[in-house]
Amino acid sequence: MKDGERTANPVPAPADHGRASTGLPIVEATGIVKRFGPTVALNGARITIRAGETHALVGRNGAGKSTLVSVLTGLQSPDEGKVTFGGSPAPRLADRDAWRQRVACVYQKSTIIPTLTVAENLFLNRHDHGPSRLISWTGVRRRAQELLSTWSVDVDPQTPAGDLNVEQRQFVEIARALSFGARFIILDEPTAQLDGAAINRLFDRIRDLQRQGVTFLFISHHLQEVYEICDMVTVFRDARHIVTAPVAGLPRTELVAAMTGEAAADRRQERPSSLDRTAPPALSVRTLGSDGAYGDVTFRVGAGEIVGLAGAAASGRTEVAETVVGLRAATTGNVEIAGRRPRPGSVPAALAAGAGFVPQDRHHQGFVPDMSIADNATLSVPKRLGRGGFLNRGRRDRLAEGMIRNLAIKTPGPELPVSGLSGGNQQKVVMARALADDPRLLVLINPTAGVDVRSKEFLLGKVEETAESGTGVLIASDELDDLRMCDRVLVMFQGRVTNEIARGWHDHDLVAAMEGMDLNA
Ligand SMILES: Nc1ncnc2c1ncn2[C@@H]1O[C@H](COP(=O)(O)OP(=O)(O)OP(=O)(O)O)[C@@H](O)[C@H]1O
Repeated sequence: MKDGERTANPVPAPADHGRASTGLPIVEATGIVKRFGPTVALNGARITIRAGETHALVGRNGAGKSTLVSVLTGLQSPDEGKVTFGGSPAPRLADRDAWRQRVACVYQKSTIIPTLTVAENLFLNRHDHGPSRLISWTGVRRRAQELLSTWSVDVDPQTPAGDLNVEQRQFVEIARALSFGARFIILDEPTAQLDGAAINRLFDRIRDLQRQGVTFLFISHHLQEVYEICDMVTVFRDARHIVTAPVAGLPRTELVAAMTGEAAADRRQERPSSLDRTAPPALSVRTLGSDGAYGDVTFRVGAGEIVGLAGAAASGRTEVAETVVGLRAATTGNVEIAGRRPRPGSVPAALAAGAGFVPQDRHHQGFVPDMSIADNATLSVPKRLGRGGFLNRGRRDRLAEGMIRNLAIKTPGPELPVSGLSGGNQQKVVMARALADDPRLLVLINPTAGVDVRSKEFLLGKVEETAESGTGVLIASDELDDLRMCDRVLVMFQGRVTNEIARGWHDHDLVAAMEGMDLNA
């Protein structure tokens, strides 16, 4: 240990007060202004979070939520305004230990080091030292075990952190935050990568911790989660505070209206099907199988039809969709796109056969962040840009400008790098690319993950339009809102298609089928 570094904190015991809010602000931010060059990310924004509550912060992409988190966690200082914890001014930015004792944020992207064990991650930089000033690994392990059991986290401290699943990783990060003394935890889209059962476990854990006196700020684009787990909600729009209200007293339509600034449109399941039975199918999948992932998968997507492929995280739905577009190869069976059999495992072959796709992880597979919108959106259509492999810039920009208009991408122009766009607009670029070559088959994997309520409506509306023009659509997702407009939904469970559900389903039926419950029992 370097001189001056702290030794390990004792594990603070959970407070023994009730679940209800004590009414005192655990954190308060007022008059917060934060500018990034010409962008005003927060414009006089405020939030008050009282001890014991689970407080939701919602708003469209770019509303200023992440910027507020960085101000509340001391990663950035506001240009104006003030943050207090329990009535006292926030620590200096450099005093990281003081911040850690007040607040922690569990991000979507892990902050733990995969090559170290859980114990090492928990007590990194604050090891026990014996008289010889050597690290006492037994001590570290013991303290880690103590900490994990204090907060009922069922993980072996000796496990390499890289082996943890998302759910375990989040629990470990929460325990680490608590071990520094923080009783206020920010969860930034914690359910984004979890399936239904894991979300329920996370919510149970949040409720337990609430009872033990922990206060949460919960950021999510899933409004049903806000209604399920939160007592208070604050809405930000265009860098400003719009409303703070008890969740129970705020109808969903009013919440959406506060987020969007307009009355909410209802997405219904009543769209007439645009399936064209006279045209050849857009996709035929026959006895597709891949060791360990899925097996015996057979289905068709007709021209103009929208078919959902639903299922929990390990159901195989994503893998099947990825096989269709050539991101992986099956071990048995075959895939036919618009009557052609592309070479298995080849994305270019699938695209050439007439597929367009929106991949699961837009950050890794969807776009090249530092490349311009124009280059990203036209990446899959070089043949339309110029002859002999030469890119015609004028044509590229015209094509890209058409896409920017068509998908209402908010940007100053096609030259902006995609990394400069908000989540919803980044996803529109990915969609623009998927549609660039007028595909016969459009495959979408979790197309609205991390996308705000209005961009979601817009993207799903585009999918409907695309189907109406005769394109077959396959949507692999566990988001009910993505699946509502499907003509039918195939449900996968443990690698097999177990149900086919026609349009007009009730949420609980689809959820039950995804959890593997027999609907006919
Ligand atoms: N480091 C930065 N540099 C420049 N602009 C930024 C920076 N961070 C945020 N912004 C801009 O500030 C505004 C608010 O962004 P912020 O990330 O806080 O929104 P958000 O509500 O968290 O959105 P999302 O739901 O997409 O995560 C956006 O216009 C964003 O582009």
